[in-house]
Amino acid sequence: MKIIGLTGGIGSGKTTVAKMFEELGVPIYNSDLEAKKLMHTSKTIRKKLVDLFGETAYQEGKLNRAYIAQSVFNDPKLLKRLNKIVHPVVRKHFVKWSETQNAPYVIQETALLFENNAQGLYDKVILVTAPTEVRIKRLLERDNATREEILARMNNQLEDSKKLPLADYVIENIDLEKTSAKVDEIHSRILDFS
Ligand SMILES: CC(C)(COP(=O)(O)OP(=O)(O)OC[C@H]1O[C@@H](n2cnc3c(N)ncnc32)[C@H](O)[C@@H]1O)[C@@H](O)C(=O)NCCC(=O)NCCS
Ligand SMILES: Nc1ncnc2c1ncn2[C@@H]1O[C@H](COP(=O)(O)OP(=O)(O)OP(=O)(O)O)[C@@H](O)[C@H]1O
Repeated sequence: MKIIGLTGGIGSGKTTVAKMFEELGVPIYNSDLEAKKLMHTSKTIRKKLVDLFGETAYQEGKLNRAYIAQSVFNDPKLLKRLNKIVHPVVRKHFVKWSETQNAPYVIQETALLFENNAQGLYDKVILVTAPTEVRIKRLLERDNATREEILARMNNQLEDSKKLPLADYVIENIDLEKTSAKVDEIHSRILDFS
């Protein structure tokens, strides 16, 4: 079974593209979602997060996402420490999950792939792109976030110009029909290569 990475900056449309692959029968691992589940369920992560952020890291037993986001996205050192706690656990969880899947290939959707220099862990990497202003507009519409909050996250991610040369397949996600056609094409190419 092949392991494919699907990445792209915030608001590029990773989840939208992942859903298109899912409709083609491809098992998808959504790292953002699974990371948050693990931050909720793993006692080890909980303890480390409370050590790092204090008791406010959890509120009524639930991960205090707003507080953690506000703390880390303007503090690269703190973000690095958070990443160091969460990413290895997510990686292990993904590997275990992939071993239970029965398909020609699976996709790990993750915002931080080239940032973590993780391209070597995948057979192929798909990069989703869209112009920065388009991404900001989408996020302003989707989330209850300010432009500054969005830019703070973007500033902790690599620019597309750095990621483009590292990707095997690129999907410029502007027109959804074109994106869907590109997904079909990449799906065939992944099934074909050995
Ligand atoms: C700070 C947290 C609690 C905020 O949660 P929230 O629900 O607001 O955002 P969510 O996790 O859904 O992420 C949305 C987007 O933000 C960006 N983002 C998230 N984490 C990071 C990060 N560590 N570095 C840069 N960008 C990030 C990505 O583009 C991601 O797709 C959460 O993002 C987090 O715990 N991040 C650190 C762990 C991590 O890297 N998770 C993502 C993949 S493993
Ligand atoms: N081609 C498109 N045309 C119009 N809207 C789109 C397009 N692609 C995605 N969107 C919308 O833009 C928003 C962001 O898309 P999506 O959630 O797929 O991005 P993402 O890269 O997964 O974001 P994040 O990094 O925050 O997880 C969503 O509301 C989605 O419906």
